[in-house]
Amino acid sequence: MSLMQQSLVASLAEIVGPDRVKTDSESLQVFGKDWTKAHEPRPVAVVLPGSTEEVQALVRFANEQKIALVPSGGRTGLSGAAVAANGEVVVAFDRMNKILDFNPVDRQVVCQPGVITEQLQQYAEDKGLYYPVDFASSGSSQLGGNVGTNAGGIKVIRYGLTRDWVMGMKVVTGTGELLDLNQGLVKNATGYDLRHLFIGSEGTLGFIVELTMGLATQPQDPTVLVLALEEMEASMHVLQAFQAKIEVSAFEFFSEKALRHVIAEKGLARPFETEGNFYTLIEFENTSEATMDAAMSVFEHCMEQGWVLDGTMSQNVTQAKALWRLREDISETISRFTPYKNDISVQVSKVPAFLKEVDAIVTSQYPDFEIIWFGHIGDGNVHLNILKPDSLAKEEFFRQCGEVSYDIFDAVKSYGGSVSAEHGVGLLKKPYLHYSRSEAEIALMRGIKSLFDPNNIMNPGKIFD
Ligand SMILES: O=C(O)CC[C@@H](O)C(=O)O
Ligand SMILES: [Zn+2]
Repeated sequence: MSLMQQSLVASLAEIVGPDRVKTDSESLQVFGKDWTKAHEPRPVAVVLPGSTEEVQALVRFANEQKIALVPSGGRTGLSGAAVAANGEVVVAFDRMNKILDFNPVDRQVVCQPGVITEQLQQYAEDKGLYYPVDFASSGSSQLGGNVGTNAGGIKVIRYGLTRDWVMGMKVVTGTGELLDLNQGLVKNATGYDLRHLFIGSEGTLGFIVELTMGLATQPQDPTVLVLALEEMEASMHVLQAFQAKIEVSAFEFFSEKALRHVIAEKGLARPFETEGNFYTLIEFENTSEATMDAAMSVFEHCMEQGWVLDGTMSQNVTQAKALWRLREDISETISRFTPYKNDISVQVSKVPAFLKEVDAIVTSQYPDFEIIWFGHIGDGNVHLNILKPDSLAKEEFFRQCGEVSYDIFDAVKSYGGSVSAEHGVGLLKKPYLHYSRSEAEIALMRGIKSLFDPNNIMNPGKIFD
């Protein structure tokens, strides 16, 4: 360790305590990255503050010394927003993981940012309520990170995004100032809602140090249908048919290729014998006999129309969970292929035409790569993963995929879509931000950042340079 590093570590230790500064190579590796595989982690140190005051002191110190700070939660991000690849100090919230307060009248829970998503879900359940934002990484993702990327997941069609559940927020800005935003209010018409600027800001404006999250009523008997389709486009007819008759709480899709990987890797059973090219997974609440009858008659209608080849419906919670795994386990299953990820969205009505166009681009441009489609098709959000062949070096694979991204994002732009629906921009989508945001918007975003973080110490180089 150089003398400069030694003095930095000593100063950090004065703020958070010597045991809470880590410089061993394993910690630097673990805390310096998220689930993206494109960047080599290279932080100078990792600190684990235990209080808001310590976070403020860290920010003040970083301003004095012009040191870059990278906020780190559960590190399950998929765009590199929590990657520290340039000698930054990682500020990890693992110790600030307490649920501080609950109010049954307001149906709100006050949480520290390091609370794990599943911890909040379980807490809500114990109180007879429900935290509805859910995704495969909920067992390790932290609320601070979820808010930083405005995480979406599998229930957005019914319950919205993380943004919709943030009722209040305390933040330490890039200058070390503590702001108490919206204080759990349902109605608050007092000018700009700064809370919403922090949601999705990927740690570029400051640190979230406390969150007040809203809770919902528990769902009744969530029931899952998995349907096989020949054509991806048919899923939109199916969506419309179901939404006309019942309220769906999830509408997901995945390809036969994705299903094969999951079944093989996780040792799961096929949902039924018939093979489709694509599958939709629909969830609804079985609130009454009438709802169940409606679901069955829509299913029959879809079969008659030829949109659906076959299907199955869960009869109990265990079956529902087993069907969910076919969709939820895809991302983890394909991670060993070093996938190149796209997380793109368009308005739901434009999905069929958009998918056709993008599918034509990738099948012609990636003749030798395996292409895996899945995602939250009911939200207009699809995940397009390109799998790396064993024989190709990672750098070359990412380079080739990066080239084709320009064509994919031209299509995204022409449909008025987004180059990142729910994973964020981070480092991975930074070169493509202008496909979804205008020069004027990006200039305003830069201006906002410089107000909150004039010395550019907060996660520099993420979202834009
Ligand atoms: O790995 C992906 O591309 C998507 C991960 C996640 O957003 C999902 O929907 O499973
Ligand atoms: Zn997703």
